[in-house]
Amino acid sequence: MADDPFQNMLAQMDRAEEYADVDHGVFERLKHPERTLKVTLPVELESGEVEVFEGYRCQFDSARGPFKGGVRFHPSVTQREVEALAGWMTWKTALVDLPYGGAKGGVICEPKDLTDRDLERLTRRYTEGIRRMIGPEIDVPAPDMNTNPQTMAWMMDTYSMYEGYSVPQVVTGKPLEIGGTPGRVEATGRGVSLVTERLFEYLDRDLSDASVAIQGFGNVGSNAARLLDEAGANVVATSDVSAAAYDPDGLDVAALGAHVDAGGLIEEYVAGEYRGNADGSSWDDPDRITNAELLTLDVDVLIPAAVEGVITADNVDDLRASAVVEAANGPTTVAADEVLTERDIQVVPDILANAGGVIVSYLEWVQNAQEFSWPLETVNAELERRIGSAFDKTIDQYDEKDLPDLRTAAYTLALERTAKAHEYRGLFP
Ligand SMILES: NC(=O)c1ccc[n+]([C@@H]2O[C@H](COP(=O)([O-])OP(=O)(O)OC[C@H]3O[C@@H](n4cnc5c(N)ncnc54)[C@H](O)[C@@H]3O)[C@@H](O)[C@H]2O)c1
Repeated sequence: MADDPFQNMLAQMDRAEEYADVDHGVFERLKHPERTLKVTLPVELESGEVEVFEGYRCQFDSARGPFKGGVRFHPSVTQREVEALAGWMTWKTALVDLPYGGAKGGVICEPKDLTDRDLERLTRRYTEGIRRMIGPEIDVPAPDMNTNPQTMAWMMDTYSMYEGYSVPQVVTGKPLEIGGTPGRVEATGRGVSLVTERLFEYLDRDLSDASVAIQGFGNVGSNAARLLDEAGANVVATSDVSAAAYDPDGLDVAALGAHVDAGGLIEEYVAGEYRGNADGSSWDDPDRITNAELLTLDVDVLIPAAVEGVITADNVDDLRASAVVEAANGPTTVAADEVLTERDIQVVPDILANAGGVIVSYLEWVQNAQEFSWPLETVNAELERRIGSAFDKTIDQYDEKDLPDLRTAAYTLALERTAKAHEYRGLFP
C-alpha cells in the first residue's frame, strides 16, 4: 500500500461493497474524487534561492456537506496519496456523522530543510494557489503531518487578506488567540485513547495494566500515550523516526514527553543523555529497539501512529499484539488486513480510531460560525459523546450483520450514509 494508497482505499471499499446496502452505480461514483487541483509554488527561500514546489488539494466528495481535510507537508506526498487521504476523510466524516464531505491537501517538501520564514512563504503561496476552491462553506483545511496551528494561522491570514476581513472559520486547528478551540491539539490522541478504552470494554478486558506499544511519538502518538497512561494502561514502547524505546515495566511517558517537547529525539533519550525527570525523581531506563521490532512486540495493543503502510504482508505474521488501534491513516495494507482478520486480531480502523481530530475541528468551526467559544470540558464531553456513539454503531453493525471485521463494519456504515445523500440529491443535471 505504501506504493499506491489509492488502490488500498479502493480495495477497502470493495471489501465492504458485498455487505453495504448501496446501489452499484452510486458505489462506482464514490470511487472517483470530484476534483484535484495541482499547484506550482515558486518560493524565494531565506537563502536567496528560488525553489519550485508542487502542491495538491483534492476534494473527494461533498454530498454530505462542505469538504473537510488536513494539509500535509512531506517529501513523499503524491497526488495519489492526497486523493486516497481525501477519500478516507469522506468515509471518516460520514462514519462519525459530521455534516461534511472529505478533502485533503499536500505539498511535496522536506520541512526540516526549511526555515520558519521559508515555511511561512510556502504556506502563503500554497494558500493563494488553492484559495479559489476553499472557504468556510466550501472546503475547510486543517493540520496534518508537519503542519500545525501556526501553519493554520498563516493560511487563515492569507485567505482573510484577499477577502478583506477576518475569516477564522476557513481553517480549523488554529491557535486559541485567533479562533481555535481548546482541546483541538490533543483531540486525535484523546479519541485514540477513548476508542481503546471502549474496545477493552467490548472485549470484556481490563485496560489497567494492559501493555501498549505506540509507533510514532508526534502529536497523535504522544497525546495517546499520555492519556492511555493516565487511564491506567502500561505504555511499554514508543518511537520516532530515529529509534524506538522499550521497557517492559512501562516507560516514563511524562519524562519522554518533556524530552521530545524540548526538541529531543528518542535515539538520544535511549542513549541516556537526557532521560529521567528534570528534578531527578525518576530515571527511565528503556532499551533501544527498531521501529520494525516495536511492531512485533508481544503487547495487548499496538497503535501505529506515524505513517502509512507499516503493517504489511511481510511482517503481519510476526505481529503478536492482540488488538491494533489505527491512529495513523492507512497503516495496514489490504493483504495484511486479511491476515489480521484470519488471525482474529481486532483492528479499530483508522476512520474511527483517529476521528477525534476532525470531530473537534467540527466543534471549532461551529464555534467560529456562532462567534462563541466553549470551555474545554464542553469540547471534551462532545468529543467523547460523538466518538463513543460512532464506536457503538460500528460494533452494532459488526455484530448484527456478522461482518468479518470492524473495518468492514465502519466502511459499510460510511458508504451507506454517503450513498443515501447522493440518492436524495440525485444526479445533476
Ligand atoms: N494530527 C492529527 O490531528 C491527525 C488526525 C488524524 C490522523 N492523523 C494521522 O496520524 C499520523 C501521525 O500524525 P501526527 O499529526 O502525529 O504527525 P507528527 O508529524 O506530529 O508525528 C509523526 C511521528 O511519527 C514519526 N515518524 C515519521 N516517519 C516515521 C517512520 N518512517 N517510522 C517511524 N516513525 C516515523 C515522527 O518522528 C513523529 O514521532 C499520520 O498518519 C496522520 O495522517 C493525524
